[in-house]
Amino acid sequence: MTAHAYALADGNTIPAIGLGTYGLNDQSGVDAIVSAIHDGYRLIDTAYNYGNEEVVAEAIRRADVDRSDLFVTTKLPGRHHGVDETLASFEQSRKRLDLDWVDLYLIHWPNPKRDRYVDSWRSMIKLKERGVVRSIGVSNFTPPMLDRLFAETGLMPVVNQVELHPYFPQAELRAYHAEHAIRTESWSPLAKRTELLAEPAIVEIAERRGATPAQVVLAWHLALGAVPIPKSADAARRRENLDVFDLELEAGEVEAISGLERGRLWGADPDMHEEM
Ligand SMILES: NC(=O)C1=CN([C@@H]2O[C@H](COP(=O)(O)OP(=O)(O)OC[C@H]3O[C@@H](n4cnc5c(N)ncnc54)[C@H](OP(=O)(O)O)[C@@H]3O)[C@@H](O)[C@H]2O)C=CC1
Ligand SMILES: O=C(O)C(=O)[C@@H](O)[C@H](O)C(=O)CO
Repeated sequence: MTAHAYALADGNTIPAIGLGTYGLNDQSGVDAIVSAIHDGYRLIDTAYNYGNEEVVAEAIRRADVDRSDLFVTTKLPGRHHGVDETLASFEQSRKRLDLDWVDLYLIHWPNPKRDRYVDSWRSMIKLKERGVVRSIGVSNFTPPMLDRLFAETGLMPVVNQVELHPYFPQAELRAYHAEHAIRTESWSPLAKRTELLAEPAIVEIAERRGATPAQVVLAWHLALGAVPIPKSADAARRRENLDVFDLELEAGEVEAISGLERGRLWGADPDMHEEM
């Protein structure tokens, strides 16, 4: 059986799969996240920019599970890059989340033209030292950006959350992560339910294994050692997405799925895309 959690380089533990929450808002969002937690999701992925940190907070209160059993991630928006701005932004996120600590805090996008992500990283190191953040990482960073963080601060992120799905398997970036003890987290792991789930290569494996196409794609992420964070507003699909640990793909199946590579879903090249 595939591991249900991984050790991070800083000694903390991250669940092997999580719940994406982009678009889970209002009361229906609260209900969805509560039911996800009751069904066994432990990693909840939000961001300042999703505008739903209070929705996540309400769901955590209502789910009534031990706080230390949950792994809550939020992210610093581009417009708050900078030493003081990062500390202030984090405090707003923490208050909205109504938490004593956040398990994983990520720089959402590097915004290289602004060039202030190293300042933010220094503040994130301070937040970790203060204990209000357990693990610090980044999202959408390239190897040269990661090298720079390490060269200027002496500390590597323990997670890089990046676009990753069978259309964009990111082999080179994952190899870099493996060399530097960075855990890969996969955003849009189902490629936002485009035609991916109807790809013959995936449907064929699903039929042979008695699984759904989404389960096959999520098992592929697990086989790569990446942490997928699928989002679903539907309870049955959320349960389906969590029920993947018994589906261990063979090397040939992993290879066939990786063979669907064709590129990014949209223009989210971190060297070019600036998101505030
Ligand atoms: N760091 C970053 O820059 C980014 C981070 N993210 C994070 O990643 C998360 C996931 O990415 P997201 O873009 O939402 O895309 P996903 O790849 O998770 O796809 C979500 C879509 O797939 C559908 N879906 C979910 N499960 C199934 C299933 N079992 N069968 C069929 N369809 C299914 C959902 O529909 P339905 O809801 O109707 O089930 C929804 O339309 C986000 O919510 C966010 O937390 C996303 C983008 C960028
Ligand atoms: O969802 C996120 O975390 C983002 O960073 C957004 O860029 C998101 O992918 C989006 O808005 C896509 O249109």
